[in-house]
Amino acid sequence: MSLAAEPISPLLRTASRSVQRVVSELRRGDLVMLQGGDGRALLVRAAEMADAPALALVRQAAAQGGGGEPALVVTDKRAIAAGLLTQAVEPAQADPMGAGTVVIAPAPGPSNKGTSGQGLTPDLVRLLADPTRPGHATLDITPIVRPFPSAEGEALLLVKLARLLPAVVVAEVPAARAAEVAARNDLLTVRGADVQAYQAAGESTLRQVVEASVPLLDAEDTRLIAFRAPDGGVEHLAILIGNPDPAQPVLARLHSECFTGDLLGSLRCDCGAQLRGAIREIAAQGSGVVLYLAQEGRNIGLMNKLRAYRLQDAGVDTVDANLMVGFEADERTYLPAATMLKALGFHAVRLMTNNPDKLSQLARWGVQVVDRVPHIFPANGHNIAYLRTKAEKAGHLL
Ligand SMILES: Nc1nc2c(ncn2[C@@H]2O[C@H](COP(=O)(O)OP(=O)(O)OP(=O)(O)O)[C@@H](O)[C@H]2O)c(=O)[nH]1
Ligand SMILES: [Zn+2]
Repeated sequence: MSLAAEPISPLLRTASRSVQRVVSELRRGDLVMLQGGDGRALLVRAAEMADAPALALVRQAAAQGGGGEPALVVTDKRAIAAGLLTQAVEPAQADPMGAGTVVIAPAPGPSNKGTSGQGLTPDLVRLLADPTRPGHATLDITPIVRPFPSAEGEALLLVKLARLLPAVVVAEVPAARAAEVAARNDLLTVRGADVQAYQAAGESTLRQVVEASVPLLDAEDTRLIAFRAPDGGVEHLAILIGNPDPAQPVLARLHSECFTGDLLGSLRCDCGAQLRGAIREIAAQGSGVVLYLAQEGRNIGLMNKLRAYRLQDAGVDTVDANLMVGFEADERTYLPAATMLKALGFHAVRLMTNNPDKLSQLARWGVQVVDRVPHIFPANGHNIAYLRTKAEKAGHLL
C-alpha cells in the first residue's frame, strides 16, 4: 500500500511556491504586491492586521508609485452583513468557491458620512471587516462589485488560504510601476494567475510521508498514514483500521478536523461523538478507514470558527454565522479525501455520513460511493440548534 509521489507539474510547483510565500507574508501582517490576472497591480495587506502604521505604509508605498488611496475588499456575504450590499453577487461573477468581491473605497474628503473624511481608517477597516466588533456602518459609499477574476478577488483568495479574516486592504498602483514599488519596499510579488492555478489544483497532489502503528482504545489494530501536499501545505491523516480489502467497497468516514469537538469534547457540535463513533463502528465491522481532514471549521480555520461561535452566541445560526464572517456556509472540497482514498487503493466506499455534499463530491472526484451509512448521534442540550440547522439549511440527512 505504498504510494509513489504524485507528479506535480513545474507550473503548479512555481505557483504554489510563490503563493505559499505570500500567504506567509500576509499572516505576518506584511504588505505584498499582486500582479492581477486582469492586468492590474495591487498592494495587498490583510485587513485583520491593518492598524494605523500598517495603513500609513500602504499609503506611502502606493504614493511612491503614483498609485491610489487604500480601499477595503470584502466578500459579498460580508458586505451584506455589514449593510453595504443588498444581494449576493451573481454566480457568473463570483470566484470558483462562490464568493463575490466587493470593494469599499472611501475617498478622503468631507462628503463621506461615517468616514471622518480621512479615507480608509483602522476603525473603518475593523468595523467593516470584523463581524465580532460591535457597531454599525452607515456610510455614504457605493460599494464596487468586481466580477471574478479580478485582482481584488485573487487578493481575497490569498487571505482565505492564510486562514485570516476574508478581507484585505488594497491600493492600486500603475502596473508599469509595480516592480519598482515592490523592489523599493522589499515586497514579495505574486501573480494572480498563480493564485488561481493554485486554488484550482493545490490539493490534487498529496504525498504519503509516514506510516505508523497507533493502537487506539476502541480499535487496537490501527495504523496512521500521514499525507502532505508537495507545497508544504496542510497535512491530512488516514486512520486505517484492520486490513480493508481494496477489491471490496471499504467502510469509510471523511471527518473534518474539529479541535473543539475532537480534542476538548465540546458539546457545541457532534464531531467528537462522530469521530469516536466511526472508529468504534469500523473496528466492530472488522476494517475500514477514517480520513482525518485538516479542514477545521468547515475549512475556515479555528480562529474564524471561534468568530462564528461568537455570532452564534448572539442568536445567529451556524450557516449565517459563516456568511457574516465573510465565508461561504461550507468552504470544504473533498478532493484531498478522494486523492487519499485512491492513493490507498480504495476506489469504492460505503460512506458513513449524513452530508450529501460528501457523497456527490467523492463521486465527482472519481471515488464510487456504493452505499451511505447514516452517522447520527444523540443531541445534547448545546448542539440541538446546530444539528437542526444542518438538516434544514445544509441538507443533512438526519
Ligand atoms: N464554521 C463552523 N464550523 C463548524 C461549526 N461547528 C462545527 N464545525 C465544523 O464542521 C465540521 C464538521 O465536520 P464533519 O462532521 O466531518 O462534517 P458534516 O458536514 O457534519 O457531515 P457528516 O458528519 O459527515 O454528516 C468540522 O470541521 C467542525 O470544526 C460551526 O458552528 N461553524
Ligand atoms: Zn465540531
